[in-house]
Amino acid sequence: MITAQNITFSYRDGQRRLPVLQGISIHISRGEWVALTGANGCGKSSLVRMFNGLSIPAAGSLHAAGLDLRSAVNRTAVKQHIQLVFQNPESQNIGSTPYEDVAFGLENRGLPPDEMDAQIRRVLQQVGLAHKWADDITTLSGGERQRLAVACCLALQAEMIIFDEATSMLDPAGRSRIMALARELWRRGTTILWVTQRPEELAESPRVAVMEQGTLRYDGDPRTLFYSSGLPELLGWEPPPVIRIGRLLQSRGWPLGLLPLSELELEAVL
Ligand SMILES: Nc1ncnc2c1ncn2[C@@H]1O[C@H](COP(=O)(O)OP(=O)(O)OP(=O)(O)O)[C@@H](O)[C@H]1O
Repeated sequence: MITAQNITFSYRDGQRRLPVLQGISIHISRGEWVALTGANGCGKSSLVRMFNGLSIPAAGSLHAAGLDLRSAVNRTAVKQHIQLVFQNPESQNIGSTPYEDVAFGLENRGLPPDEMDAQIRRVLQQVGLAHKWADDITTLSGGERQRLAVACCLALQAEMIIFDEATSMLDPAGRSRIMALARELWRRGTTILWVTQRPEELAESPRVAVMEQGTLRYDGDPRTLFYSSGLPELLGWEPPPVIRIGRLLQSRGWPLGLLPLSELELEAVL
């Protein structure tokens, strides 16, 4: 789905170049769930914006959904396949009602009006916003706006959705709801790139990529990350409680068949 090889990227400030990404290589296959993490300002958003054509690597090669993103035409085309849900819900809704917002993305698809109408209603239903279809968009809560952004991705039948800290401004209930929607889409085959700062979300992901100052520091499974990479200590993370207990048991020489990542796994080893 994504193949990035040795990509670099800088912002410009007048004559000054601000290097942000240095030699990042990553491959994400179709159908994967990958969590991407790293400290504020390490370059996560700069990287994922490239994946749906919003910016261009200064060097290296980048293919997404089979398209070479060095081409401007492909950077436009890739948005039909890969969608981004941003951190700030207010920055991504463009219609004045939820119905209009979803319709906007479908406008260039050339669908007959009744088919388009059915599709809009279906995706609003799917994210639990059918009853708010005609509401003034500014009256929606942050969580509802994020669900609306997911509805837009669903309408476009995106093959991959990148959630760029999409739940960081939501309350726990809103966060769970977006996570549940993302998991459901993943189960049905959508590739998910889940950008997060929350260690418990890393523990629940099959694969975790960790960035540090514009480089990819770790790319692998969460068990190795939390129990033997030494990175959480190095980066000053507070591991989730289950992992703290698992590490304590490990350090006391408990014979753990499985290093637990979840409450269920912890229960199984005790
Ligand atoms: N448009 C811009 N112009 C100049 N510098 C920028 C721009 N956008 C981001 N930066 C800088 O690039 C670096 C990487 O930013 P980026 O937003 O990619 O990091 P991030 O890991 O997503 O951070 P966060 O977790 O805070 O969202 C930061 O130092 C940031 O200040």
